[in-house]
Amino acid sequence: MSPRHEHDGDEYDLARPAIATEELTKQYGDTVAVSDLDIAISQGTVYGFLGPNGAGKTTTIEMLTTLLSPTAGKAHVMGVPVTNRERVKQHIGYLPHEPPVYETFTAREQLAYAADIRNLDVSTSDERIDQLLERIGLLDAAGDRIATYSQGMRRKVGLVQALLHEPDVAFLDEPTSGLDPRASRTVIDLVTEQVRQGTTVFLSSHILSVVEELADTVGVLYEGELVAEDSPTELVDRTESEDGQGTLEEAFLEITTDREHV
Ligand SMILES: Nc1ncnc2c1ncn2[C@@H]1O[C@H](COP(=O)(O)OP(=O)(O)OP(=O)(O)O)[C@@H](O)[C@H]1O
Repeated sequence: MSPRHEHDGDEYDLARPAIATEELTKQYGDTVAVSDLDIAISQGTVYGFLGPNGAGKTTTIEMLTTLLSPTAGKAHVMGVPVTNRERVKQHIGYLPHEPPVYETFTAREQLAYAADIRNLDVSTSDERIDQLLERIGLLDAAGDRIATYSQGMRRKVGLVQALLHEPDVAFLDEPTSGLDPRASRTVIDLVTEQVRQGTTVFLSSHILSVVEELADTVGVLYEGELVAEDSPTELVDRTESEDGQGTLEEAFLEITTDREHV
């Protein structure tokens, strides 16, 4: 029998994918934003989701996080269909493009509020909030109002909010955008640590060096279709490079340029 994972009463077979979609499709009027998407992401791995602007990444994430209803097809997160919003929400954390924070709250108030919504135990969550704030270099500013924060500081609060409850699956949209190199490194290390502890990460980013470092598998979306999916190494190896030292950026450019000429 394969091992099982338990979370808020949902028992889950560890051999099953954390995220699985079948012909997942979203149409806005005549625009097909996501078309027949089939993905299966193993638990405890990082899936790098790439694509040019307008490829359909945010639409996909919003369907997987239950914020948007698919037009057709199916999607499951930790075995729960995305049509079951309340149960999916128990398994996930989400850092969207614009982190949902209250300007008038301090970071500590915002995170305590997020912990309360999640019904986390106050004493353990206060401790975890402080640990994460320290880790991410925000402890000194934790008592200041978010209205006074820079974009990078808001991103950090959003990231802590997404990881606070140790979700089974974390959807991270540009977790390092706007962060200085040291802060980016801290975020990469924090994400790596969460994955080691079993979290599955769905990572969408245009910062390809970060994706290359973190992702076990990379999927490239182009005009709503998954046009490539492989490990970063395999994708890079496929790219012709004169010096034989390809990068994920080169691979991405080649994959998406090829498409423009099809
Ligand atoms: N609410 C909406 N109504 C109509 N069309 C939309 C809506 N949201 C997105 N679209 C369209 O769906 C397509 C996919 O958009 P989406 O935001 O998912 O792309 P993306 O890959 O996240 O882009 P980016 O990298 O720029 O954030 C685009 O053609 C976009 O114009």
